[in-house]
Amino acid sequence: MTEFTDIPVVRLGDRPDAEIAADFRAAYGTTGFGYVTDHGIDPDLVEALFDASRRFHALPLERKMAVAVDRSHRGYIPINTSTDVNSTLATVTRPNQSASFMMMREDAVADPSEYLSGPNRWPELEGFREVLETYAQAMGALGNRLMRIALQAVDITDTKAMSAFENPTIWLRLLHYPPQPAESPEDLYGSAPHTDFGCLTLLVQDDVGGLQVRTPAGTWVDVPRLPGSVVVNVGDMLHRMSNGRLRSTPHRVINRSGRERYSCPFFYDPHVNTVIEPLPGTGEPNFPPLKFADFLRSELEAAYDAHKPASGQGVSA
Ligand SMILES: O=C(O)CCC(=O)C(=O)O
Ligand SMILES: [Fe+2]
Repeated sequence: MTEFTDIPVVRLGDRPDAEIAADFRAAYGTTGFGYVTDHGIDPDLVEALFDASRRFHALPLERKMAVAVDRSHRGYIPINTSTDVNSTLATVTRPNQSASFMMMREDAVADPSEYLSGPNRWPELEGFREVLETYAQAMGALGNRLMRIALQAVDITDTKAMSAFENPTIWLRLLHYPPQPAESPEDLYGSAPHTDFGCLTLLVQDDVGGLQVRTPAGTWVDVPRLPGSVVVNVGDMLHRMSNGRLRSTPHRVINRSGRERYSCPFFYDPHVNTVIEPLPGTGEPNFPPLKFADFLRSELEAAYDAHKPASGQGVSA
């Protein structure tokens, strides 16, 4: 497999789609990670999002626990409550050293026929909900544009595939990584080595550093903040849909900077009832069909205390 040395940059702007798709193919067929620039997201909105995240994480624990994550995966996920035991990339025994707030699609009520549907769990924090909703709206539009480009990058012109994104699964996660002691065990991670399980991840991060991606040869390469850019990577479902042509690259976070680290990934995924399979036109299928909801359930139940079948922990009314 091709080795990579640098993290590529894909510029959007108003360039023709075909040109962008060619750059996308070059970046995501090899590295699977890239910086997307000229994407049109207002830098003040990104700043407001980080401000909202810092204000939320600074709240007393009981105010955060008042919106503890529920079975629909919305709310506060405290530190030491998720462990990537399904990881095939490392033997992971210690929980991730991060806390986060998770927002998903705002559904008025939970629909039992739709895994993970439900309303968000909003903290009492002035302006918080408005900023997150505005940001999620903007990133949803960017995710949709990038998804179309991704399909074009693997020569899929049939627009049917985009119907799975008419009512997408979106996740906006406000992550806080406390500094890890310099002498902490080697297998203690802010985020253990993993691949993302959906289609596209669009991440903004502060300048603390700590995100790394794994090259095909197995070395870890830093992905520092490139001001004004969004780090975009391909997840396991887009890897499958592209029949393996777009890469879902392992990554991890280790925060030994001595500083607090904040990052905000936005995950842009198909509707949970979508059957994921290599799209027509991508050749002899290398993957069997898989219902996204089934895959998500097994991933969440394995990794998160709040989703363990018998625990009932964090269940809201
Ligand atoms: O915090 C980061 O930079 C990466 C987070 C991440 O990989 C994830 O949430 O899937
Ligand atoms: Fe990730």
